Order: sequence, then C-alpha cells, then structure tokens
Amino acid sequence: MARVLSLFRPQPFLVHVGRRKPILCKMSMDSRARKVFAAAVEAVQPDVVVRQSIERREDSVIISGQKFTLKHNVHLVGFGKAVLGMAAEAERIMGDHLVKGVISVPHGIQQTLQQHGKNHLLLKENSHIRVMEGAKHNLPDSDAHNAAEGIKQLASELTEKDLLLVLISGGGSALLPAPIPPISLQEKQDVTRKLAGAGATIQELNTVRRALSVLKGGGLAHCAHPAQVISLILSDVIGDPLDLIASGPTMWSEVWPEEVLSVLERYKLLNCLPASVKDVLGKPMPRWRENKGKSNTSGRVLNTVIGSNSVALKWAGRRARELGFRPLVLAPGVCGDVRSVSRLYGLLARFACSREEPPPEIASELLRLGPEVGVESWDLCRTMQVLGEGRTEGWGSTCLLAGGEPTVELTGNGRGGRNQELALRVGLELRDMKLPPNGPVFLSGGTDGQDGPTEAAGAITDGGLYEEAQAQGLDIHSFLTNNDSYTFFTRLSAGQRLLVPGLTCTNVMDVHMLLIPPIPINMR
Ligand SMILES: Nc1ncnc2c1ncn2[C@@H]1O[C@H](COP(=O)(O)OP(=O)(O)OP(=O)(O)O)[C@@H](O)[C@H]1O
Ligand SMILES: O=C(O)[C@H](O)CO
Repeated sequence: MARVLSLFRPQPFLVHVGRRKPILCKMSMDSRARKVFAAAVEAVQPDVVVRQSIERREDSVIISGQKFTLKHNVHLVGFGKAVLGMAAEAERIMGDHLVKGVISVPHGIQQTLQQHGKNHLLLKENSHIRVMEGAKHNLPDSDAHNAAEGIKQLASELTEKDLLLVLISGGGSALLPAPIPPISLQEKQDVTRKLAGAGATIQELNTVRRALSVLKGGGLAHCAHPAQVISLILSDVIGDPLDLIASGPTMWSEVWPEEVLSVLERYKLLNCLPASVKDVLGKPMPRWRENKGKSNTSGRVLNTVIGSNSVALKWAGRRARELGFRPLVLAPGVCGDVRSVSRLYGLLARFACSREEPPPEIASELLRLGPEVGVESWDLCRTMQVLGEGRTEGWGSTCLLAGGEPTVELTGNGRGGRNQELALRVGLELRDMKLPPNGPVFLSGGTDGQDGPTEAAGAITDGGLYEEAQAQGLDIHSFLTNNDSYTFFTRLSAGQRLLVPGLTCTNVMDVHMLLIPPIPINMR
C-alpha cells in the first residue's frame, strides 16, 4: 500500500486542504455535524441557485457566460420538486420581461410551503406563471399529464424571438408525462412502476422513459424550436448527466430501441409489455423528430447545471472549516448497497484513527471496495494520504464529506430510509473497531429533508450507539432486519440522534459526513 500511496505524493491538490492548527471549539460534534449538514442544504436552495446563475444587467441577462437580450419575450416552464422556489426567484429576476409560464410541481407543495413559512419560495399573487400540482406519491398521474400538455402547448407556440427558460429538478420525470401515442398514461405508468419496483437504476429507468415520451430526451427543446431555450438544472443524479436528470427534456439524445429492450428484458418485463409500447419501440427513430420538418435544435439550447451534490459538499466543507475541522471531500457519487457503504466509512474511520501507520489490509480492503461503492481508487488514495498526513502531523479534527445515493435491499416492512439505515450500520462498524471514546461521529442525511417515507432526513451515530441501544432495551439487529431504522432512532434516547430539518425544498441526493477527532497522544 505504501507503494500505491507514494504514487500520489506530493500533489498540488493538497494545497487547498488547510493545514491549520486545531481550533478549540466547545460545540459538541453532534451540533457541528448538524450545522455542516445545514450549510450543505442552504447552498442548494432553489432560490439561491437560480440567483447565482442569472446575472441581470438592465435589459439583458448573463447565464453561463452568454448574454441574452430581454424584450418582454421570456416564457418559463418547469417540472420537479424544487421548481416552485426556482420559478419564484426567476420571476423576480426577469421582472416584467416574463410574459407567461407553466410549472408542474408536486401535489400539495404550495400548502406545505405556506405551512412551513417558506413564502419566499412561493410565486407572487399576480404571477404570470401557472402552477399545476400533480404526481402524487412521485407517480405520473392525470394532473401531471395535464401540466405536461400545458407545457408542451406553451413551448410549441414560441417563435424565434422568444426565450424559453426551463427549470428542471429531481422528480421532473414523473411531473412531465407525455406518452407517445398510442401509449396511454396508464400503460406508461405501469411500465415505469414495474421497472422501479424491480430495482432498476435511475439510468435504466430514464432510458426507458425517454423512449416512450414526447417531451423527454430532447423532445421539449424540439417543441420550442426556433425559440432560444435555456435550461437551469438542479441535479439529483450521480455525475450530473444532462440526458438523464428528469430524463433530459432539453438534451437531445438518440433512442436505441435495442438498449431500451435490453433494460426491459433485464427486469423480465418484455413479455408483459402492452402492444402500444412494442409498437413505439418498433419504430427506428425518436418519434418527436418525425413529420415535424424542424431542423436541428441544438444550437438554440443552453443546458446548465446550477446546483448539485458537489456544490453542497463544497459549502459544507467551508462551514466545517469555520467550525474547526479540516474539510476533506471523498467523492460526490457514493452508491451501492448500504452494507458496503457502511463498511467504507468504517474502514476510513479505522484508517484515520489507527495507531501509527494503519495496517495495510485496511487500504487494500478500501481499494477493493471502491468499485462497489462508486469511489475511484484515485479518490480513495488521495483521501488516505490526507488522513495519513493528518495523523502524523497532528492536524486536529477532520470532516470527511461525501455524497451520493446508496441503495437498500428491502427485506422487512418497517419504517426507514437509506440514510438512517446507513447511519445505523456505520454506528455498528465504529463499535466493532473499538475506537477511543469521543471517537468519530457519522451523519447521513437526504438533502431533500425526507429519508424514505419518514419525517427525518437521516441520523447521527458513533461507536457508542450499540451500548446506548442495549441500555434502552433496543435490539439493533432486529430493527435492521425489519428495515425499521426510523422506529429505532425515534425510540432511542427520545429521537435525539435523528436529523429532522423538515422540508428543505431542494434535492441533490444525500450528504455523508465522518467527523474524525484529533487522535489522543497516548494512541500514537
Ligand atoms: N423501510 C426502509 N428502510 C430503508 N430504506 C427504505 C425503506 N423504505 C424505503 N426505503 C428506500 O428509500 C428510497 C426512497 O426514498 P426517497 O423517497 O427519499 O427517495 P429519493 O430517491 O430520495 O427520491 P427523490 O430523489 O426522487 O426525491 C428507496 O431507495 C427505498 O429503497
Ligand atoms: O425525475 C427524475 O427522473 C429523477 O429525479 C432523476 O432526475
């Protein structure tokens, strides 16, 4: 392992990692973890990301370095869980240049925002934007279908003098259902529900959705041609792929029926496909390109990611530094089964807290685990190198940050979510490593504020979790077997370890945080 690490030494990327002396901070690790998480969420608030991405200059705007002239020609459409707040800010910036808009947002969101006092994320009373709520339980329904029709209609009426601002965030696919005829909404819903239920990834799911939709895979940009299209995208997919976030309605993508059929075959759905779906997939080209006589639209489309997990991690790191930690970002794309992911953090904690040089088996196991959890060897080696230097040079506390979206294989029928289950499992890993008291603290939280079907975003754990649970008569393993992490954390110490930020109005996947205290002298 020493040889592997030596390949990465010295590297310029280490310069930005502060080598400051430990700052004395009286606040508990738990409170600081919560503050760092709050900073991550704050950085990707819908109004904040829109404000940062549009620079208004008299009668023009600068977006992604390009200038667009405003002539009372701005139209706005949007779909996704964070879109209401994005639209409210976009309308404030565009002023009376914004003439018309339609957005498709989750059922009940306006009332929820009002109840939470988040009025700044609501449209003004005399807004030119029509808000359409739908997609109950994140499934495309007739309300979302009507909204998609309204959006399509608006886009189709535009001319080359118009500018269409498209606001996109996670959940956008379900909020923009426009099945290609003769596929019915019900048929499309069945296919996507079966795929999701069978464990298809978001990449697989959206590959299929794109092939069955008029507006996805670039269809919306095509409808809006020849207008100038500008898409502002809040990413909830690992790697920020423009063609997959909300199924890429303004990102032209080729549909390969073979690819779509192979996804359907993988999940054993080929034999139960409705005739309409087979019919559509039997045609060689994307349907929205046929019979329209429209030329290539790509020159008139600007797609720009304005918020992502990386942005959230960056700002979390800044806050961590203010709170006395040395921030260190592992990666923004951690995925895979929560068991493997919990092992990852357990090993990293052990590596960081080992006496003297950590045993080489830890590094080897970490490198073996990398591909399973979506972390490159390069990122693991860099992280181990920095953690190693922290140990030998006595840098004080470290805040290791990562993001992504692990998965849970559901075997029980309890209440929980992937963040709470991950935190629980990491708590067990930390215990097994027999780390010193006041050792590492782990936090996992969904940036949308809701972890699975629960009121919590996640939880905070440490190596003392097991004893704490035992003392209160709670058997961690049976809660885990039943995927009942929320019930566990609710009962444990009156819910003190739960992370409950409430509705955050944004979503850039999850944030993971391992707070590593300075290693006591007697351990070295
Ligand atoms: N009891 C449970 N224990 C652990 N995980 C669960 C449980 N119930 C559901 N989940 C997991 O929660 C996930 C769905 O939760 P959530 O609604 O937070 O999803 P999401 O991916 O964040 O949605 P989106 O990003 O579209 O808002 C699924 O991955 C599912 O496996
Ligand atoms: O809407 C969707 O397709 C998912 O949230 C991924 O962006």
